[in-house]
Amino acid sequence: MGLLISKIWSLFGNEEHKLVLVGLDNAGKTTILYQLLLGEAVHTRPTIGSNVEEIVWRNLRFVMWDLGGQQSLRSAWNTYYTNSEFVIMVIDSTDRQRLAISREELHRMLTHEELSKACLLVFANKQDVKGSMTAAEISEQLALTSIKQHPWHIQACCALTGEGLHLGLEWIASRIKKK
Ligand SMILES: Nc1nc2c(ncn2[C@@H]2O[C@H](COP(=O)(O)OP(=O)(O)OP(=O)(O)O)[C@@H](O)[C@H]2O)c(=O)[nH]1
Ligand SMILES: [Mg+2]
Repeated sequence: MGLLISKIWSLFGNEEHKLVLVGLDNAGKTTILYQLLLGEAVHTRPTIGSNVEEIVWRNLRFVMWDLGGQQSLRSAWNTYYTNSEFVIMVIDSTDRQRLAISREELHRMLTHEELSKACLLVFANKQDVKGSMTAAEISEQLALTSIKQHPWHIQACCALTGEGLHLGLEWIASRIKKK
């Protein structure tokens, strides 16, 4: 009965889904959050702590937490994991040098107990920059195929124009439907 009620509830779009946006500093997390919320690229400053916004898309309600990515802030990411259904890792596709750090952070966070049921979406951001890495290249460098415990998907995007962001949300919606 409880399950039925929660299904009906979700049909009316009243169910909230918690998402956390993570990734190294300068990846474009805050730009993505506000592009999704406002439909435009805002000027950002490095996030200290977090931003949180409610994003309604189709009949889904997302509570999106955008976390600061600077090295000193990453140890606090785990304080946001409780009840997170989705982890969105944002990669700066121009930042070849630091992709190994992203890989380490990603695989470490996925071992966290509170994320054991979370799905992973990787945004390969800044695709507008010439010479940026492709989603396939990033997927390989991040060793995404080695992730067996979490459904995952990688999506190329450009947060400045919003291109690709809704395709990422489509994947998230498809995972929610499967639940
Ligand atoms: N060319 C280009 N620049 C982008 C894109 N997305 C974000 N940026 C720029 O990248 C810089 C950092 O963006 P933020 O959104 O502040 O990055 P962040 O991941 O929130 O960084 P922290 O808050 O420090 O963790 C800004 O100058 C953005 O305008 C993109 O798709 N293409
Ligand atoms: Mg930020």
